[in-house]
Amino acid sequence: MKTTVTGFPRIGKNREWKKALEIFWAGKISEEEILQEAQNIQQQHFGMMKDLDFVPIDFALYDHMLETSFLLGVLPDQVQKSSLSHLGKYFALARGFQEKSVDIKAWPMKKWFSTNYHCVRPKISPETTWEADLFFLEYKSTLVKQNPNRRWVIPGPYTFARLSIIEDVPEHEWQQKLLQAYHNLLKRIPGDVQLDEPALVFDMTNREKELFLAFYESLSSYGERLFLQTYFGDVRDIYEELVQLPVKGIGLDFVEGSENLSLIEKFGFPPEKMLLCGIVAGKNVWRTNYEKALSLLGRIASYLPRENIVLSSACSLLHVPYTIEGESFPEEIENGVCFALEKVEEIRQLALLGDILHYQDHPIFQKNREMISKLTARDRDSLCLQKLSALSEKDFQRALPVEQRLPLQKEVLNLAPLPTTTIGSFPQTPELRKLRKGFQENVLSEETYKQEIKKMIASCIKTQEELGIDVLVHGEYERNDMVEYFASFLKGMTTTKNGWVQSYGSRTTKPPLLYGDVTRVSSMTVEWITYAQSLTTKPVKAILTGPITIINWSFCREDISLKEVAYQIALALREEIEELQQKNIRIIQVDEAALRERLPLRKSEWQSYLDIATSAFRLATSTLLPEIQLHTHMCYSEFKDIPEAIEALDADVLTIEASRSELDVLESLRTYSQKRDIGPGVYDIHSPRVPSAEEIETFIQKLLSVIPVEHLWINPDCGLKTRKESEAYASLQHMVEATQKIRKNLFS
Ligand SMILES: Nc1nc2c(c(=O)[nH]1)N[C@@H](CNc1ccc(C(=O)N[C@@H](CCC(=O)N[C@@H](CCC(=O)N[C@@H](CCC(=O)O)C(=O)O)C(=O)O)C(=O)O)cc1)CN2
Ligand code: MET
Ligand SMILES: [Zn+2]
Repeated sequence: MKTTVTGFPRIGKNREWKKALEIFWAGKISEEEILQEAQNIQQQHFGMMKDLDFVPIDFALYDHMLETSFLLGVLPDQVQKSSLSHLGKYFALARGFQEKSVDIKAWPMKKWFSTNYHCVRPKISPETTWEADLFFLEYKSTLVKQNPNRRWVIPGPYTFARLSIIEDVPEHEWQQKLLQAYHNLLKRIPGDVQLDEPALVFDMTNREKELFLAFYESLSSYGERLFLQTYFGDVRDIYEELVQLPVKGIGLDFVEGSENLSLIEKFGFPPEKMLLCGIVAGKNVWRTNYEKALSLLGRIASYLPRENIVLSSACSLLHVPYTIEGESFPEEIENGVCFALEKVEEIRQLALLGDILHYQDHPIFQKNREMISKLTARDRDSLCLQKLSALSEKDFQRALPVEQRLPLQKEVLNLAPLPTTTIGSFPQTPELRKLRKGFQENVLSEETYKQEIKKMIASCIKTQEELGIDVLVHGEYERNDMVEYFASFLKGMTTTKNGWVQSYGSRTTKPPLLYGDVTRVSSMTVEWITYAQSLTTKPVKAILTGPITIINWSFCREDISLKEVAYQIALALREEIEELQQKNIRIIQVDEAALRERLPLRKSEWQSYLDIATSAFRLATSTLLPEIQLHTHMCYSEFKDIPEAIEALDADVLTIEASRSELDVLESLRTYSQKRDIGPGVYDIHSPRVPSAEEIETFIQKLLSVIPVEHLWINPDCGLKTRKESEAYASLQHMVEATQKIRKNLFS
């Protein structure tokens, strides 16, 4: 059997691409140099995939949706006509651009299905030029020249349309133009092309099915070189039509796609087509169980000739780090972890075993069985299990309802109307990162490290007071990341040294591994937050990361239920929250940034997930006294379709991302804000662009047309950690100015 992977990481084994991008943006290297670096990285990737029969070319300078927009000509007139260079335009749409006469807002981002990767959302509008930017075709062609067994990877038209924002263009018009753009592009790309269509794993209506089929029937003249790739689930709504489409091959996910095997067994698979058979997980890092994988493969192989089966990863390996080389894991999971390079090796081994009749006797198979049996025989923490089984309904409910809590809180806090706050983190400067590195590498003593962090906290408090912000934060300087930091204190979780995964653009995280029963061993945030509160009479809000976010931004064990893991974390957080409460902290924020992200793609699975997610949140927070204010923060969250779940969190104040997305998000929060407080972000922190006070004022006015003034908070749309200090302070200053102006108009 032949081998490939669906996609590969892009950030560089040692984050070379991240670093190159950042020095390019700082103006320290030229366009030629950054493009040369792209080629170098791609060559390194070919080297890492050299043992595979076919390799994907899915590199993107910033994001694959954005890159495809340039290839298709889905570009706003303003940008295309600007005097910026090709790369200048590209990064302007990625990050925003502001200079004298040109002011380009970044396109919004959206979570790529249920992952922590953010893709750019292209905008299709009457201003779209539909003129492809061939520069990007050329740069990509230079990447692929040297490799004959490669296929280009781009999002297919159905998924592209589904993730785009389409404004004021009649349906038939954008559909026809988009299709024409794909025609033009496919004509220009030589050789095989993989069209990624993960949107097929959502529930599909008949109209959506028709649209999808019409797209592909129209592309039939390229069918000989097209692979239609799906992942993140199964294709139950479209399988029969899908496999009959005029394409060379189809990619299916057999890890998350629970129904894909039975679809093949029920409807067969056209034997003349290739099946890209995703059997090694791409979203998780646990070693593949060869016995299970090979038995699945055996069942598939009775439907089509072996030479048409290409073993692959279930989805792109973009979502896992490069390699476990140089890492050390706790004994329980030693030998149980595979990152991208190890997964490539797994795929090769499975292909080898898959071609042997008595694979059970092969040493590779036996070694795998041994490692898997060790991985599945993990010890349980009996105390933790006892606590879980002792839970009752009252553990999930605060003492008073929100209508009675908010007035009590307002009395204690005595805040101005339209209170201003931030989401938690302040800029993480190069000096701070150096400091942390010094501490980790034992160059700095714990005492010096803590002193330095406290200096930063003190200066952060002072800055916020000077800016006139009402509810302060300590700045999260002690945290490298909002999940990794907590993981480093929790038993049952472990962190990696170099396990970087791209989150968006040049931004990366090191997802921890959640492998055992989780318990709190010591307090995690109390020292920093109480120190910050000791410096000011204004309330300092304590910030913690919630259970679902800890889970979704980690590589989570799969041997126990989501509910059990979530409740374990909730209990650990609850201990922390109780301690903060005892130390007279008056506001506590539990971030559930990933609540929406983890929502299952199929609606039939929503309710049971949301019950778990919201119960875990309440379990963590229910012992708060009524007068202690509970905040939660979420980003990239389209709440329109899950209003009951947001309500079920029973938070007092909700701060959300809203500034890049349009006002329909707010409309959906009209009901929520009748009873609870809400702070829809008034500007976009993911862009270095500094919004003017007038711009923010206008946005707040819009908010006031939907949200009662007594329930509205004013804040940025997410944490400030990725911004430079100058950008963050200038924006906050404008935010406070705008608020003060509105207060004056309303109340004097
Ligand atoms: N896990 C997670 N997911 C999330 C978010 C989040 O905050 N966390 N936010 C949303 C948006 N995503 C984001 C993801 C990452 C970053 C981010 O800022 N990442 C940093 C890395 C953060 C980090 O862990 N930094 C470490 C390590 C820093 C480092 O690179 N150190 C240098 C040395 C330092 C130096 O000399 O400058 C090195 O090891 O080479 C630290 O600060 O300690 C980056 O890519 O630059 C921001 C937003 C959604 N998903
Ligand atoms: N408290 C966190 C911060 O301010 C929340 C971020 S959500 C991605 O960075
Ligand atoms: Zn956020």
